[in-house]
Amino acid sequence: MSCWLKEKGEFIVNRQTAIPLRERNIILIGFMGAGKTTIGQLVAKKLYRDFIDVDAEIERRHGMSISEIFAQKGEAYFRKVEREIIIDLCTKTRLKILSLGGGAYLQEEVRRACLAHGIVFFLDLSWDQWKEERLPLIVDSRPVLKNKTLEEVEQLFFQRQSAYALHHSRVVLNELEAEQAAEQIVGSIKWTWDVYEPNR
Ligand SMILES: Nc1ncnc2c1ncn2[C@@H]1O[C@H](COP(=O)(O)OP(=O)(O)O)[C@@H](O)[C@H]1O
Ligand SMILES: O=C(O)C1=C[C@@H](OP(=O)(O)O)[C@@H](O)[C@H](O)C1
Ligand SMILES: [Mg+2]
Repeated sequence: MSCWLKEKGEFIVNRQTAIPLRERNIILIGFMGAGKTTIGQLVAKKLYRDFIDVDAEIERRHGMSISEIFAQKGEAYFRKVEREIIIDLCTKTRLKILSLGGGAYLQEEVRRACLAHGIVFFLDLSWDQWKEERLPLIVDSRPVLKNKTLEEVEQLFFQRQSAYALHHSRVVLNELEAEQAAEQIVGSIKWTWDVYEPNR
C-alpha cells in the first residue's frame, strides 16, 4: 500500500482513494469529552468549511436528545444509526469537518470509511486530565457514563485506545486550549496540502 508520511505530525494518508487531499473531510475522533465538538467547530470556522457534529445530526433527525435515544431505543439502535450516517457522510460528502461521537470509531466499518475517504485526527487526552477536568463537565449528559463506577469508566477509556490508535494524525491535548488545538490541526492540514498538493 502506498502512503504519505508526515513524520512530524504522524501523518499517514492512504493514496488509493481518488479524493484529493484538499477536498477530503477532516474527521475528529477521541474519547467523549476530549473536545471533538468544540474543536471541530473552531477548525471549520478557520478553514471556512461546514461543520457536522454526528451526534447533533442524529438528534436533529430524531427530534430527540442522545440520552433520550439511548433510553427509548437502546444503544444498539443508536450505534446502527451512527454507523450509517458516518458511512454516508464519508462516501457522499467532501470538504466537511466532522466530529464523531466517542464510541463511533469502535465500529470497524466506521474506521474503514473514515480512513479511506477522510483525514482522521485523534484528539488525545491523558486519563488523569480527563478524569479531573472533563468528567465533571460531561458526566450528566453522556448516557454511556451513567451507572458506571470510575474504575469501569477507566477501563472503557483504555479499552478504546487501540481503536483510536488507527488515525492519520494525533493532537496531544494536555494543556492545550481548544483554540490552540484547532490552530494545530489547521497548521498540520495546510502543511500537508502544500507539500502533497502544491499549485492547487
Ligand atoms: N481544550 C479544551 N480545554 C478545556 N475544556 C475543553 C476543551 N475542549 C473542550 N472542552 C470542554 O469539555 C467539554 C466537552 O467538550 P466537547 O467538545 O463536547 O467534547 P466531545 O465532543 O469530545 O465529547 C465541554 O464542556 C467543553 O467546553
Ligand atoms: O463515547 C460514546 O460512546 C459516546 C459519546 C458521545 O459523543 P461525544 O464523544 O461527543 O461525547 C455520544 O455519541 C454518545 O453519548 C456515546
Ligand atoms: Mg461531541
